[in-house]
Amino acid sequence: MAILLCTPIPFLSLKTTVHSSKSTLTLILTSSTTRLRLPAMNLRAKSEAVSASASSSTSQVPEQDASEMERVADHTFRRYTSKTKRSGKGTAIVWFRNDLRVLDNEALYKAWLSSETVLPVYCVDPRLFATTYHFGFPKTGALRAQFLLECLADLRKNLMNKGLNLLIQHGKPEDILPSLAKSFGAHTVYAQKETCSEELNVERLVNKGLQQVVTVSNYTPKLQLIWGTTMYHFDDLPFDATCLPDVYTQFRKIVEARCTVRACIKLPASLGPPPLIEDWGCLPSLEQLGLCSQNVSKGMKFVGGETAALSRVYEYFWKKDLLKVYKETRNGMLGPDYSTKFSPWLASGSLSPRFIHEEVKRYENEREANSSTYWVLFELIWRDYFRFLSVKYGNSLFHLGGPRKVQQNWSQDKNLFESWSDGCTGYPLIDANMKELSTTGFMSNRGRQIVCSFLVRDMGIDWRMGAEWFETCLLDYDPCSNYGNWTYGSGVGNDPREDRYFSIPKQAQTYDPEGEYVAYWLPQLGKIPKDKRNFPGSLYIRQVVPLKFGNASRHNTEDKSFGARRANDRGSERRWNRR
Ligand SMILES: Cc1cc2nc3c(=O)[nH]c(=O)nc-3n(C[C@H](O)[C@H](O)[C@H](O)COP(=O)(O)OP(=O)(O)OC[C@H]3O[C@@H](n4cnc5c(N)ncnc54)[C@H](O)[C@@H]3O)c2cc1C
Ligand SMILES: Nc1ncnc2c1ncn2[C@@H]1O[C@H](COP(=O)(O)OP(=O)(O)OP(=O)(O)O)[C@@H](O)[C@H]1O
Repeated sequence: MAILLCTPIPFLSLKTTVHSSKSTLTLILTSSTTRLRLPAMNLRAKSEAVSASASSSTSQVPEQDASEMERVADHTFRRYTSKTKRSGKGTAIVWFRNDLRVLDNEALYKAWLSSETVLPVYCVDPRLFATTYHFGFPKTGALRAQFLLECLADLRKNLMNKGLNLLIQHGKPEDILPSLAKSFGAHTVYAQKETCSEELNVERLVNKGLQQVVTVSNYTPKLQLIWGTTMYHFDDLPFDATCLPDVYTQFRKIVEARCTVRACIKLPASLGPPPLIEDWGCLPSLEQLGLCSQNVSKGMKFVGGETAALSRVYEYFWKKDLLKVYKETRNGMLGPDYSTKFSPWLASGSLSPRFIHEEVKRYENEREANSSTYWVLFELIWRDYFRFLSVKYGNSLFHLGGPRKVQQNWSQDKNLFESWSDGCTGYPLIDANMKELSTTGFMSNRGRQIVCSFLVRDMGIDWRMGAEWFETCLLDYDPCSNYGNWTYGSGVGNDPREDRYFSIPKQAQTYDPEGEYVAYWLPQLGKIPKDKRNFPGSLYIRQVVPLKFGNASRHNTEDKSFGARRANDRGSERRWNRR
């Protein structure tokens, strides 16, 4: 038996301080759903419908209270329970990384199957709380750290419900796992495979550490890495990663035609017995991670953990019946319901993309199938694509010139950058989005594309500064999706046809015609006429740079391709913007 030491750190209280008015939300939701059924609804009505669900107070995502969430999760876990028998021997370790879930967790399943006892471990790695690579921002901001702690507390609870527990250890996995493997005589450490160099490096070090271990039964434990982040399994791709198509549509068409999404893995009701451990360790507080706690004062407050993730799927698909209108609403910016909001749970692995796939199929069978139900899968294929691209392009995804090694002069002007990151550029649409990001850890896909274009095209700032700022702030930060989208947005991505300038006047007119979004985040604009909110002139702060193509008075400016076109740049393909 190993006695594990732990600094006496209290568990974080997960009681949320968020107050959302349920009756208001339900009422609004009913009216929005009614509106959204109208087939020829114009964009303004759509944006009103979805933005109506955002009140000026904070909205918890998902909206359900804790007991409702528990009920949804229990019910879901029951549907995914199997009667499989295990036949393994000894102890196996599950090293949890970005797969903080029980449902459809293949590493956990394999560890259980191959052993008599499973030891689930999470290492609170200090490197995750250091700084970003080039510009020294916090590697994990307070909001994501809080979300992570909630995920871990919930994972522990769900493992305990299955007869196990979660050992929380503070330190580097390469120091902790070999020592645990030795103490427990584990034959294998199972973990989810990662693809970016920081994580690959840790995998290498863990592997090296394990190779130096000899257990009492004269056995050297192995590291078994299991693919688990994507909807389509890496091994099912009909091409080698090095031959991955450079154009998303080509990739999507091939996988849709030639691959099937694997079924979710089912686990037995009990995964016990757990190993004998006296102290399973405590979660750190934010202060112990070197961070100050940050309350979400406005906008969306996401609840971390698999229980909340399963509840959000239930809420968005089944309770609110929003899946069938997703494609019409997905370009919104205000409130929880214009899009799924699955990304924070997907990034932490509290939610399996294969589970979402199965729920979409179930919805299509039981309710209806239309372009909206398909479109959620279409977007998840983008997520897969960026993950697979990271295998193909390695570190070039993080380099200034990107996968195509584009040579371009970039500025690193600190003042300009800070006006962007603080939301003080003088452009309400930029400032509102940046304030939402720093207040909540979330920004819509529409907003992300606009602020990215503004930073790199209008300000000419090194795109990596923007990407690293997103790395700090986003609850859903994922290296592949983040750096993948930033390289696309800044024109250094692998697909040259995706180069696009986002005109702020045009975006504002299309996606925030009444200035509701900007007035929500910049309340001083609420006092001025709706049609002026995005173009307030002297009623708002000074613009720090002019727009590259057109200024605020040109409301109808068409989006322009950025800069001089390259010879191989086929400008008619404009998918990145459309999505
Ligand atoms: C500059 C920039 C940076 C981004 N950084 C991240 C990031 O770090 N992590 C992240 O998960 N997403 C990132 N995205 C993609 C996208 O903005 C978010 O996934 C989306 O806004 C999350 O909201 P949602 O879950 O409601 O999405 P929905 O519209 O409901 O889409 C469903 C799911 O599809 C996936 N998805 C949708 N769009 C994309 C996309 N463009 N790329 C990859 N996956 C997508 C997400 O997993 C999302 O949860 C970034 C986009 C841009 C333009
Ligand atoms: N998970 C991750 N999150 C953020 N950045 C990452 C992640 N994994 C890798 N990186 C980035 O990858 C880059 C690796 O840089 P490094 O200097 O180690 O190698 P390199 O010079 O790119 O190596 P090479 O030239 O051999 O590819 C860094 O910018 C690092 O931040």
